[in-house]
Amino acid sequence: MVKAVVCGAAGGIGQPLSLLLKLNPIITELSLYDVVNAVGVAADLSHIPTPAQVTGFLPADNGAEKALKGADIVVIPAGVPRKPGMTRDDLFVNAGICATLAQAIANACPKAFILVISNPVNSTVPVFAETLKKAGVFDPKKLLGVSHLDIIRASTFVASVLGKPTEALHYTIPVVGGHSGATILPLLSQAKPAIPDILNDKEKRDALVNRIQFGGDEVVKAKDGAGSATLSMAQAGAEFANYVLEAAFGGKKGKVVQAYINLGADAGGEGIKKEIGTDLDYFSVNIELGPSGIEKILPIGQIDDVEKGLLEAAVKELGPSIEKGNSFTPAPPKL
Ligand SMILES: NC(=O)C1=CN([C@@H]2O[C@H](COP(=O)(O)OP(=O)(O)OC[C@H]3O[C@@H](n4cnc5c(N)ncnc54)[C@H](O)[C@@H]3O)[C@@H](O)[C@H]2O)C=CC1
Ligand SMILES: O=C([O-])CC(=O)C(=O)O
Repeated sequence: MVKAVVCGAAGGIGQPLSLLLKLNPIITELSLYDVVNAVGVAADLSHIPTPAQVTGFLPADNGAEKALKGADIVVIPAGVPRKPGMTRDDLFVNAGICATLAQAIANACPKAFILVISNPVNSTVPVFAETLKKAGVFDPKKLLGVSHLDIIRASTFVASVLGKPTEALHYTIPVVGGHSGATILPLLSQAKPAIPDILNDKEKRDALVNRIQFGGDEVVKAKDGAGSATLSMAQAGAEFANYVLEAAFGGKKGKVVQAYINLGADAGGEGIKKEIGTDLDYFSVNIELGPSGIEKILPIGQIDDVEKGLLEAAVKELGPSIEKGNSFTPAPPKL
């Protein structure tokens, strides 16, 4: 029996993500939580003949904790998206929602895998960690900031530049760092198969890096006030959740992905910090998934001079975002 919960399930990402999780045969129970319409979305999905039993919950009568009770995995796309002209940092208003949900998780399912989609991921993951630490239930191996959309974008964009089919992750390109602009560091020199035609063409390479770093802005602009990426994010979130589920409950070994994680001493991230030459406590890095979440944190490996420059820029921009999340204090509840 595997229980998954989506928090923010009635939103632009939440609905298609919930659909994709409903289609995942590993999941036997799917709870949908939102401040609006979660019951309706659940009723709709419940007519699809797959194993997951779907139930919707609203905030009344402690609905969040009821939804979360006994969850094995919680996926969180709750909170406002960007409009044109905004940076992800402008979405720090979502910190309060994240702290509230983290507290509910601490109360109802402290051992669940927590997949954070809500932006700004560079800050909301620290907000989750700090709230879970205060509640005494923080397990760095189970808290995963979802940067997987950057990975699927990198693969798709490389294939399209090279005129190759954009079939499922044909190009494997690790993307490390964070999840916004210059903090997104695609390691094109590590692409598999290798892409010498791009690496040896500065103009092509710069354009490609820029498109991967600002892929989110491309969608925000095209939607013109109607939000940001939802469908591609739902696909990325469901695929990433499936990797976690297969490693935890499907006996799948050795899956390596990137996710934005805590690198504190308890997480075993000291080696990476030395490799990057920084004391940042969060970074998106290569991880091997296993039954308890992050089985191993793997080295970033060899990068070229262009990537060394991008790494420096990423580290510089990430620091203040992490600090902002670390020092967030939720407003006291209204009496
Ligand atoms: N990590 C990533 O790569 C990406 C992250 N995002 C982020 O995901 C978030 C959601 O985006 P969309 O689905 O487009 O927004 P949306 O506005 O369509 O949906 C958000 C949902 O969250 C719900 N919500 C608000 N407060 C809540 C609470 N306290 N508890 C539970 N649910 C609550 C809303 O009712 C709404 O249904 C945004 O912050 C966006 O920036 C978006 C794309 C990619
Ligand atoms: O750009 C945004 O605001 C949403 C997002 O994180 C992405 O699409 O990568």
